[in-house]
Amino acid sequence: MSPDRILVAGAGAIGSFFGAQLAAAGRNVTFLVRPARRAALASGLSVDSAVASAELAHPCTLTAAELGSEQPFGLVLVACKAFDLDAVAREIEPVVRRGAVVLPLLNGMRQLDVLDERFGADAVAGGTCFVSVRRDDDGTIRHLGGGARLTFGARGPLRLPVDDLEALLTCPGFTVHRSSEIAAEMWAKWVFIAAAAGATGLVGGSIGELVAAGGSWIAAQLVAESAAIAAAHGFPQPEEALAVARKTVTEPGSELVPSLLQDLRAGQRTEAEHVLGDLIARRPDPSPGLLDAALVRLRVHESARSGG
Ligand SMILES: NC(=O)C1=CN([C@@H]2O[C@H](COP(=O)(O)OP(=O)(O)OC[C@H]3O[C@@H](n4cnc5c(N)ncnc54)[C@H](OP(=O)(O)O)[C@@H]3O)[C@@H](O)[C@H]2O)C=CC1
Ligand SMILES: CC(C)(CO)C(=O)C(=O)O
Repeated sequence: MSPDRILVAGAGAIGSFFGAQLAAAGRNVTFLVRPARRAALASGLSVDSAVASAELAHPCTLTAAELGSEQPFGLVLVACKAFDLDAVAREIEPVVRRGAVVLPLLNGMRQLDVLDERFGADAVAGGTCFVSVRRDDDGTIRHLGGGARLTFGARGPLRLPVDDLEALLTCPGFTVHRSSEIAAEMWAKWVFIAAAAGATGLVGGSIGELVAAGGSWIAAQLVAESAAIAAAHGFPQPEEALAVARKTVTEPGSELVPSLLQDLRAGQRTEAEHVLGDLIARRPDPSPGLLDAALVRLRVHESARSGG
């Protein structure tokens, strides 16, 4: 294995942002792409950020068909949407079979089940990220503000030493946090994103628009519903963390547009089932609440997209 080679599976907003930061810092980064993305990246990859702009003139890309004959990788950063995860997991299988560790950056938790089942838990690290990015129509990766943080950790025995993983990921473009409680970190992010994406998806506006229209209570109630599910799974949210989540999703004037709302506004498929549906499915109490209302709203969108 070459522990210093990184494969970034998915060159969308998140994969491009983190991949470009790592490449700009001198890491050996390759993007796993489909043919249309490869063609678009042939003219370069540009990250526009107030704090971490990056330009790659010639990003290295591979398609799935080319992966099998490649030199080994040490790490695969998985940065696709949840509904593409099965396909991506199939594509990276040759790389993982040759020794790479997989670090998924998706929101939610189900990605761990999918990847553990295919590769074994010792091949899969836990991970989550806080950064607001989108890919513009011209391919530019736009950092929409705030910082950029990647949190990772081993959930048990991991085939690559966590020190090596930390060394590989540490670079100037974002903060890396190595956590010994990665499952708790992932649940905390899930609580936050379910509330932020659920509230903004339900009303179709940014956090600032929701608050201005009198909807703070919706976001606050979604934090409470999501936190109750996390607690039922052994991850009670500390009061300070809940206060931060509530403040963020009820901030007057906030321009926060969660990626799920970006997709909704663009008429794209959303991660509703992964971010909200899977959370609801884990709720011990079957009584519906605002999480369910948000999911229904998003299912109507999905149904309209696919022609009813
Ligand atoms: N955007 C954000 O600010 C944040 C997003 N997240 C989470 O990160 C994850 C990724 O989101 P985001 O980056 O926004 O999503 P994007 O839609 O921007 O990017 C997903 C990428 O995955 C690629 N992809 C899908 N299937 C394959 C495949 N089989 N082979 C190769 N590439 C593939 C897509 O390729 P193609 O270009 O060909 O369509 C696309 O470029 C989600 O779970 C999201 O919730 C977390 C924090 C913040
Ligand atoms: C809210 C945010 C930007 C935090 O990282 C996020 O996770 C998303 O938009 O999906």
